[in-house]
Formats: sequence, structure tokens, C-alpha cells
Amino acid sequence: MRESTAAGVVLASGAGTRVGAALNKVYLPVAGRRVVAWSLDAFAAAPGTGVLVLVIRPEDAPLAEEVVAELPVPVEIVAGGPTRQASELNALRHLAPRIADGTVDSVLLHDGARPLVKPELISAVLERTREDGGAVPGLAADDVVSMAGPDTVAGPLPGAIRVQTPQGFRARPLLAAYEQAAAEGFLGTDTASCMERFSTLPVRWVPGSAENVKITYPHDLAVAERFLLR
Ligand SMILES: C[C@](O)(CO)[C@H](O)COP(=O)(O)O
Repeated sequence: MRESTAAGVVLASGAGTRVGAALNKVYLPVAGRRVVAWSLDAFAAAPGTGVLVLVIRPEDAPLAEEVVAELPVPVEIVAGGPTRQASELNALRHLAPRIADGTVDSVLLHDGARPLVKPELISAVLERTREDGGAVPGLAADDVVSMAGPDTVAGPLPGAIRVQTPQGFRARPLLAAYEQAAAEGFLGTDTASCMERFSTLPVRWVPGSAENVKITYPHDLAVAERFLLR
């Protein structure tokens, strides 16, 4: 019988303009390494993700090569597209032969800009993905989350959670959903938004981590550095 594994897909093909740096934010240094090196390392340490893919902007290829050369496991580099949706699709098409033959049974997609993800969270998402088909990490909001009008609030959104990555899905329905989304020109905010629209898989949530911050603004780098050096 053929062995199946999960694939970790780390997305590093965004522009990251909000951080205000000349360099793609995932290659900025934090706690002595580049941001994306921390993210990839967590996947390398997680049991069960036997395939690792890094999705890049072609112009970042020399930096990406430098990062993957220092990792303890092989990383497959794939060129991203103009949107997150297109980059995810490129990664899934790259994996398509292994998805078709069952070698890759699940795919976990992760923001390269979340360097504090822990192998334990990756494992929790993978376990729930294998059980139910789809899983994301979520954090209950500490503050009230309200719908905002132009200058008023329209009441709390009950049960709101903050969604993080990695987001995991069974590989075959994931690829099928992304192909259908591409045919219909759909642009999602994250993997779950595409799956909610184009698949019948439930998207479960597992407890995320307050430390699993996303580098979006300059101050996020300082926060991440403090956590990583601890
Ligand atoms: C996927 C995500 O991390 C969920 O919170 C988030 O949507 C990514 O946002 P970005 O603007 O693409 O960094």
C-alpha cells in the first residue's frame, strides 16, 4: 500500500506593503533569522508533513534559495501568482500528481509571515483535518467584535473568532475547489473562504495561539522578536 503524507505549503509571494520595508517582509530578519525560515522550520519539525512547498515571488528566488539551503529537510519552491488565491492554486497544481495518486492526502497552507507557529499547532490542525476534512486555528476575541457602520457600531458579532493559519484540508476536494474557484474568478481572503464556498467539507476550528502573530505592520516584528528570543 502507498504511504500518504500531508504537504505543508508556506506562502511567501505577497508584497507585504503594510510593513513598509524595501524587502518582502518574509525575508526581514527577526531574532537572527529571516521570518520565513522560522515558519518553514516549524513545518520541518512537525511530524506528518512529509512534503514542504514554499511559494515565492520570482524576484525573491535568490533569497528563497538561501533560506531553503539552511533547512534540515528538502523544500520545493513554486512561483506564486498575482493574488493569494492564484499562489495557492499554483502550489496545489504543483502537488496535483501526488494528490491524484494519494501520496499527498492533506494540505496545510500557512502564511510565511507567521513565524511563531509551533509544530504542536500544525499537528493539531492536521489531526482535525484528517478526522473531519478541514480545520483552521481560531482565537476567541478578547474584545467585543462589532459590525461597524460609517460612524456607528451595530452591535456585537456573537461567537466571532480570529482565524489564523495553518489551514488544513483534505487534498482532493481542496484541489477541486481551487480549480472551480479559478474557473469562476473567485478571490478568497484565505483557504477557508474558498472551501466554504466551493466544497461541502466542514471547516472545524481548533484553538489557535496568541503567539501565532502575523507580521503585518512594523511593530509586529518587535512583538515576534520578543517571543522568539524568549
Ligand atoms: C489567512 C489569514 O492569516 C487569516 O487571518 C489572513 O487573512 C492573511 O492576511 P494577509 O493580508 O494575506 O496577510
